[in-house]
Amino acid sequence: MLEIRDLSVSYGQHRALESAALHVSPGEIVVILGANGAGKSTLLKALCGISEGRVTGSALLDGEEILGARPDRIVEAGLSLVPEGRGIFGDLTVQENLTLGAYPTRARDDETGNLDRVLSLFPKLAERRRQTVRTMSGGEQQMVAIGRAMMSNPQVLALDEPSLGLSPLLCKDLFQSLLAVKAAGVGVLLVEQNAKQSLRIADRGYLLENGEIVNEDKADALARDPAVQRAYLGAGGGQAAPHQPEAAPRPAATPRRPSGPSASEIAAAALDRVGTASRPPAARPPARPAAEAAGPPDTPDTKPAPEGPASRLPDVNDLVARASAQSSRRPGAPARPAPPAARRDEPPRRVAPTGTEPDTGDRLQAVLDEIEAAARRAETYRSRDRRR
Ligand SMILES: Nc1ncnc2c1ncn2[C@@H]1O[C@H](COP(=O)(O)OP(=O)(O)OP(=O)(O)O)[C@@H](O)[C@H]1O
Repeated sequence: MLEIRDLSVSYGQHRALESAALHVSPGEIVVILGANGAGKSTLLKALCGISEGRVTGSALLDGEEILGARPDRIVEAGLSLVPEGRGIFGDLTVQENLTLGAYPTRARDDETGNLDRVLSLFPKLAERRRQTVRTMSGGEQQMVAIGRAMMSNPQVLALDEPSLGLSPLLCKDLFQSLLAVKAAGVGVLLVEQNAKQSLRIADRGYLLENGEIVNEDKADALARDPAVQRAYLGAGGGQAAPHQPEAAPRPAATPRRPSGPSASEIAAAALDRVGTASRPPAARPPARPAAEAAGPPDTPDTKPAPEGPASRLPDVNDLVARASAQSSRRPGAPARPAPPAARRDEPPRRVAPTGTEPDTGDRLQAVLDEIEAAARRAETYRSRDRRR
């Protein structure tokens, strides 16, 4: 059971979430509906330990306080997030992506059992186990993202706008797969703008407006509520396609950097951080080169794999190393050796999804060179202004 009480989040002076209270029981689908900027992602991020704002309140997962804990501790406690944009590794296969989800300690003891469970929950993934993820449709990729989160054996699965960018048909598949998750006894906390379909599968829902929960009810009651129909389901009583209601006027969000360090100080601090980030890790036994570790070329293979799911499980540490190598490779650039694989008993290292995070020293250095140049230009303008 997840019990959130008095959860507030501020970004500077801007209060994005105000004393939110909600709960999710095992095997229950709870949807949070709200317009753009209502605070839905803010709530999920705070819960999962990745908020950029100041977070106060309480979130108990089976009695354990998780608010303010590190994201990996929160996953260990049993809350797994499928982030907006999925965050999967396009160049890895379905099974490799799933295996990466078994990295948390709570899942390692039964990696094979979890994989069996996920593949039986999502038979489509079982058929596509060897397919490279980037060759799959958006809906299939979303299913991989959900499957991967399920590999950590969560008690509660949180999803941030999973239907974003999916066709109506794929949305239907996606929501069906959430029913499968529910049937497995997992609580689902779903942030959605697709009110029509999410209310169809949900047990209960909360309406979030301008950072405050303004209504809570059973999903069917919400779907019948005229105000909800007007705001979220179209004026025709739920027959029209869902639309985004206008957010009520709100105080302007505090600019992210209203004052503080100068541009050159920021650039210097950033360069300092890169020095740390790009420092090579302590010597470990060398991993196989990425090209060799990648195995056969990335050709889609939609045939069912002949062997059972339990056999030939890739090693999760190898995968983490390969995923890191992939995420730091420029598109089209030759494969480089993967960083050394972590040992099982080492704490998990951070892995960046493909194309989302430039974590190689040279790419960061190029960006930071630009920042430095911009800082120098800013200084020139400032001293010109001062002279005037
Ligand atoms: N890192 C941040 N710094 C400052 N303000 C932020 C930050 N993240 C979100 N906000 C502000 O907090 C408010 C809530 O944003 P949030 O992303 O939670 O909305 P949302 O309901 O998820 O919207 P959407 O459906 O468009 O994703 C917005 O006014 C947004 O501008």
